Amino acid sequence: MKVVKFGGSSLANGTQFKKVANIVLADKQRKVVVVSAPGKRNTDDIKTTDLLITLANEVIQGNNKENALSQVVERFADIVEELNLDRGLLSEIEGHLKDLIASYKDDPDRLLDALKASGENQNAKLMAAFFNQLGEEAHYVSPDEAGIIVTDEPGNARILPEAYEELSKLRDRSGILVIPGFFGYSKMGHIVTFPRGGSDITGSIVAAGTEAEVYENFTDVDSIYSVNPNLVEYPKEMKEITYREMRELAYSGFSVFHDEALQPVVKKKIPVCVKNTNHPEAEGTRIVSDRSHEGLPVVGIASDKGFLSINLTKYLMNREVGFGRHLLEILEGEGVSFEHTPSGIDNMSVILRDHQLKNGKEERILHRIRTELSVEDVQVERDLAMVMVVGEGMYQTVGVASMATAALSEAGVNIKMINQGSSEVSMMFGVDADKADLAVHSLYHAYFTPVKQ
Ligand SMILES: Nc1ncnc2c1ncn2[C@@H]1O[C@H](COP(=O)(O)OP(=O)(O)O)[C@@H](O)[C@H]1O
Ligand SMILES: N[C@@H](CC(=O)OP(=O)(O)O)C(=O)O
Repeated sequence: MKVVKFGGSSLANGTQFKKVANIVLADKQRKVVVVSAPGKRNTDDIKTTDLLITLANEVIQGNNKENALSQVVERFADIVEELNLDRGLLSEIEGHLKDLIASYKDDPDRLLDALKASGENQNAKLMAAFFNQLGEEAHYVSPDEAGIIVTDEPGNARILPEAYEELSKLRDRSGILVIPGFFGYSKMGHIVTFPRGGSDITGSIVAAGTEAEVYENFTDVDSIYSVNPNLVEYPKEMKEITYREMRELAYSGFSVFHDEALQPVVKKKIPVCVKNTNHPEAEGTRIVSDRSHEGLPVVGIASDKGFLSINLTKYLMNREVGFGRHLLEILEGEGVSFEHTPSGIDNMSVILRDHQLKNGKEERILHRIRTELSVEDVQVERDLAMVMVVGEGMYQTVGVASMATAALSEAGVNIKMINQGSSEVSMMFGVDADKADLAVHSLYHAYFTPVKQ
């Protein structure tokens, strides 16, 4: 049995729905289908999830919501009309959105989550209806019915361990099961969404719960490439990578697969296959627990912006027991997580995602660092990017790091920090954000010879 997830680009309009149906029906093993909300139909289009966020904000701010509401309904109408589905489905969608607004209008967090989730929820109903129209037995299964029980953190749900037992029962059901991605239900019965891009997470949870033979993740590219295809022409395709490599690359900017979507499948060693809805014959990329390390030591180069570094200096810091703990406790007190902590004998840096330091948090953290840690100096370095060189084979190969530093220096990219060694599969370089693309280019060309396809 296979679990198949289709991303927003695969379900952007009726034509895409037909491709999805063909793919599912071409293989009887494709039993559980997880869907995203309709994505962009062209580069200037807006994803349905973003239209729903606008709708929620209009309601929260007390503005007229009619335009935002009709834009959402319009996206579904486009699909219903092209597929000639029952138009009654559209009134149901509009009624459902209005009910959510009425129920949650005084609770902004819940309203936002419930509206965001409705993009996937309604799309799953349309997908099931389309299979039925084609004469196939298919059922819409809500995350509630499937057993996707999650923590109660709006926009940041995490699966609860007890969900998996309930999910295993899906195997015994007849027909194709269409489950909306991106959200679950808390124990209190609230709709709670995963982070953005979270339908990948639903697919992985369902694959793990049903012990699927494979989790197929259909998107709009033939494979995962060694570098973001929007940055480099003719990037190298990856045929097979490990969970660990993918986790590092997804975390560092390979948006093709959500970094949090690996954990459920890793435990059960279920392979993930990333494939193209628009070109299903292409082999795709397999993400697996082990692979042969023959060939290039580096498999991919990724980068992500939006970081800052808090740099502290204090003479004899290395002798001060509990210094690091105290620093991290200050961050914890403000609910701030950290990404890396490069350190020396008299200095320590903490690298954070900068969006976390809003609403006075930065000032409070710096104040506490100055007063409670008695540091000689504390500086905030902004607009940083983390560039990641990833590959399981790197640590058995001499000269991988020197190739990177030589390439960056030749390109004129100043390395602000290096973190090598704490992970066995990656090497991290901190650079100015405006040099990130240049850094990725130079590293890619150092490790790979671009092939014109
Ligand atoms: N290394 C990479 N390999 C392939 N695609 C990548 C990579 N890095 C970023 N991407 C982007 O990820 C996109 C697919 O992810 P996403 O837009 O979330 O798809 P979906 O709509 O299927 O969820 C690709 O179109 C591509 O632009
Ligand atoms: N629709 C949600 C969840 C998702 O995973 O979407 P996509 O499969 O289009 O990345 C979002 O935009 O965040």
